[in-house]
Amino acid sequence: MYLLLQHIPLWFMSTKPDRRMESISRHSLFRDNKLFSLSPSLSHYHTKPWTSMVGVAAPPRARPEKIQAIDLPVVDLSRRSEAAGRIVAACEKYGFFKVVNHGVPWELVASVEEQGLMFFNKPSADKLKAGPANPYGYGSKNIGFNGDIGEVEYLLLGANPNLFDMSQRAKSISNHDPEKFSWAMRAYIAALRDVVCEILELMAEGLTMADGSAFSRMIRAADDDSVLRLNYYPPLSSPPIAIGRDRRKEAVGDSKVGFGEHSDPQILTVLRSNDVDGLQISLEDGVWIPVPADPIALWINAMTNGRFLSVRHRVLTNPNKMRMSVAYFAAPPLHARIASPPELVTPQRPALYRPFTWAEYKSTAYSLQLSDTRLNLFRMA
Ligand SMILES: C=C1C[C@]23C[C@@]1(O)CC[C@H]2[C@@]12CC[C@H](O)[C@@](C)(C(=O)O1)[C@H]2[C@@H]3C(=O)O
Ligand SMILES: O=C(O)CCC(=O)C(=O)O
Ligand SMILES: [Fe+2]
Repeated sequence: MYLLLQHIPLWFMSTKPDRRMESISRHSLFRDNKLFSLSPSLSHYHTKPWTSMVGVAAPPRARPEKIQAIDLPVVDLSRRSEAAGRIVAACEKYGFFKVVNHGVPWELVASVEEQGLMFFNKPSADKLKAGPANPYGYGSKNIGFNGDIGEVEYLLLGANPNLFDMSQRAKSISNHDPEKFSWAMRAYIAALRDVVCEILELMAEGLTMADGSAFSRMIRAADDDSVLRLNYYPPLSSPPIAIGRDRRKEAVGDSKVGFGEHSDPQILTVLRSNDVDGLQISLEDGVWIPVPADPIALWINAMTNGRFLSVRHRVLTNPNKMRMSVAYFAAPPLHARIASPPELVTPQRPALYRPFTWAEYKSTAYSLQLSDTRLNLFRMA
């Protein structure tokens, strides 16, 4: 299993400029670094077409795109003495890493996969009974509320049992055995929350923070706003269609874009998939790094006040095989105040972003498109 700890631009703001800010792409006039990503979270780009900003037509040229294979960092949670240092190093370099020996029982992982597949294999009319995703429920092709489209079906579920009634929701998801569905999801969420908190505590340790539970406490709060997402990418049923310059739905080689380029807004994302590739991260504009599928690992992506990178990612569909992923997005309570930890703010490295609440940041994220940047909107003058 891979833990994909995605970025939550919450806590650490660093003054280190994001490499991506230095390049101006066809689609983005500027990009900012993630505030707080610890791991391979996604970065934020400002992606309004430059034509809309300068009022002239862009020359019709293809977006240069390179695929580059690299060895991504691996953190072995059973080797505690080195885990904190490895997490910080991975977050500083990539904002993304793989976690092995995470302790989530395989039976639990298999049961979530089985329940997910049972749902996605149902006839379309049955699946629609679990929708729309507003914000929770079943969605197909439409991602979010602002016109993003991908070759993906998904289930969005609340991960806080105090705020989301999984048993009730399961009745519209599984006509076969709703109790089995809700048990599997609840148990998996509980296990992943423990992994997330362990990683956040190791991060705090690696950053030599005085309060080692400063991050994990937000996720353990009774009113945390975490989310579980099941994504299903069907194999290609028709040849990929390149849709002009509309990057919200485009074809790449023999694949279609399942989930377009974006960064996750939460503190940390933990991602596990079946053994079908498709996930890619971007560390540099136009360069995509494939993340090899590993069903027994977890991928993590997270963020901090600019000290750690926030990884942008996307998913391409596999022409022949279906991919299914399960992402746990660890988020604080809506009222939680997000600010740089004092340890990370110095005269040499002042806070880059003004403090904000998770509610404020989340509603900004949800008012934008998938690939839009958000963090610049919170930047100090
Ligand atoms: C286009 C969007 C979909 C998204 C909300 C947003 O406006 C921008 C962030 C997107 C994202 C990415 C990570 C998670 O999958 C997600 C649930 C989230 O919290 O932010 C999705 C949102 C979504 O699919 O509704
Ligand atoms: O399906 C995947 O592998 C990644 C999905 C993702 O990025 C997301 O749900 O935010
Ligand atoms: Fe994501």
